[in-house]
Amino acid sequence: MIQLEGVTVRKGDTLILDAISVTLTERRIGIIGANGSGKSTFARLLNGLERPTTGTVRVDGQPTDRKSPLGKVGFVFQNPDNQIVMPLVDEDLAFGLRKSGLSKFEIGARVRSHLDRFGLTHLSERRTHELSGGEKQLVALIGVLVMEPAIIVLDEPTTLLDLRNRRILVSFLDRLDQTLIVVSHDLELMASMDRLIWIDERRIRGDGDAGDIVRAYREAIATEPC
Ligand SMILES: Nc1ncnc2c1ncn2[C@@H]1O[C@H](COP(=O)(O)OP(=O)(O)OP(=O)(O)O)[C@@H](O)[C@H]1O
Repeated sequence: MIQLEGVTVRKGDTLILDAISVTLTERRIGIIGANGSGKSTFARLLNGLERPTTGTVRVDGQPTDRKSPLGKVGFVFQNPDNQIVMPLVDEDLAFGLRKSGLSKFEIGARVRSHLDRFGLTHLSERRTHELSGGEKQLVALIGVLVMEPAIIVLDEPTTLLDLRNRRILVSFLDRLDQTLIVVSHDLELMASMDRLIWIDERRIRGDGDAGDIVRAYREAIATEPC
């Protein structure tokens, strides 16, 4: 469970999130909203990448200003190039586990089992810089999965993908057991979530059934002056 209480984020004189209080317990939660509304900042609060200026963020009861909850929450960046650091796919997937206490053999086995599970074994010896955008996005996601976090936050996971790779990624997400928190402008994906939160101008404007929130969001955009 993730709880935000009275969370405000301010950078200098700019207020980025204003008095956000919300408890997240559903398995698949979407976050929508206009460009610059504060979605990525909200997502980054959930694993401690961003600290609240005021208020608290707790993961399973523990504030994210302590070290331990961070391992519980994996974060998949919008741009996989920000996440992929090693020249070969299998080396990259092993990279995050090097301080896990697992042996080299155990790390290799874990990486292979995650690649097998998602039918991506053929990528294991590929050079990461030669992968397509979609392949990179999947490798970045597997790089988080091998760490076995209980919660995964994905920031715009389908933005760089063509329709086929989008379908692959969505079916990939469907097969995950973890709690997922997905920031996206992809309203079809968002409508399939268990709960949807709409962030507008730094505050939560809508929160509830995904279909209802997508409809309200579409209506608001259709009637706003350009
Ligand atoms: N370090 C910073 N200093 C000043 N303003 C910032 C800083 N970081 C973010 N912002 C501003 O805060 C606002 C919210 O940013 P955020 O990235 O959370 O938006 P977003 O909803 O994810 O947008 P998008 O859909 O475009 O990715 C934006 O106006 C952004 O310019």
